[in-house]
Amino acid sequence: MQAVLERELVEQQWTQEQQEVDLCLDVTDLSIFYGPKQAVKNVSMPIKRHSITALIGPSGCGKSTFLRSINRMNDGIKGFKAEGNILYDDVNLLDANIDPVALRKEIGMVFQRPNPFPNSILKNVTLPLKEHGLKSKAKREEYAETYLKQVGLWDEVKDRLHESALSLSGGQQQRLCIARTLAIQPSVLLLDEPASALDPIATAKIEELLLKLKEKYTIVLVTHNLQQAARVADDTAFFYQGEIVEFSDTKTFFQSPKEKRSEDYISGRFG
Ligand SMILES: Nc1ncnc2c1ncn2[C@@H]1O[C@H](COP(=O)(O)OP(=O)(O)OP(=O)(O)O)[C@@H](O)[C@H]1O
Repeated sequence: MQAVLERELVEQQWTQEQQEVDLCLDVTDLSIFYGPKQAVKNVSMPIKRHSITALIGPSGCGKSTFLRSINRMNDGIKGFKAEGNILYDDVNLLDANIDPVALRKEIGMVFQRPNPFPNSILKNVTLPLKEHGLKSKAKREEYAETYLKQVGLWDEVKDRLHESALSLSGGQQQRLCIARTLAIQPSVLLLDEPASALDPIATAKIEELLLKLKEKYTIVLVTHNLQQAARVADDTAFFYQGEIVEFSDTKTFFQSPKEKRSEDYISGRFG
């Protein structure tokens, strides 16, 4: 009897703790298929608001597929099918009536290779503002300055705003792409290996930026760089063959993983 009561108490406390966590995205039972191939298998993941969640795991384990399903970037792929729930403010983002264009304003994405528009540095940030209905040019330029400052690029580019964005270094281009994404005022940022094409100094700047941005945004980050996950993420999810092997706070994951496969992956024994 005593044991039953104790177990009930523990369960109650656990439920209370779960309820107290402020979730931005609550993924439950997500399965994703490309035709007959199942790339993501019954994945559940609570993604906390104003936190960085890192998705790690060997190549082909489903990290990008999972990430891209959050803002419905995979929708156009032939044979693609997603089942389960991705709750965002109690709305299932997988519902057929969700408008993917409106969704992508709320949940922005930055890709592996910096891909600025072949326009001026300034226009890379003012164009999305214009597309989203900001009519005043002066206001657009004012906002552009704010976003360029947010990504720590303003001082580096303020005297060359009308030069081509392609004249910037890779790291600067990637921070410009982040500024461009911020300009559409999302709440969530999805980043698919944003620093994998950058040198260590540019990578450090991106990591510093992510730590600053999480005060305002919720960040989900795919990375192959385990040290990067350990440095910046609050929570870490380890994917393997479409499943989540382990999800926990980053410190616990790297210092005392519960699963043998996590331990092997962290210590470089596979993947
Ligand atoms: N467009 C597609 N059509 C068919 N299969 C796909 C498609 N994109 C991905 N896949 C398959 O889905 C599985 C998961 O791929 P995904 O790109 O999500 O893995 P990943 O963990 O992000 O890999 P990487 O680290 O190499 O980017 C893989 O087996 C891959 O071959």
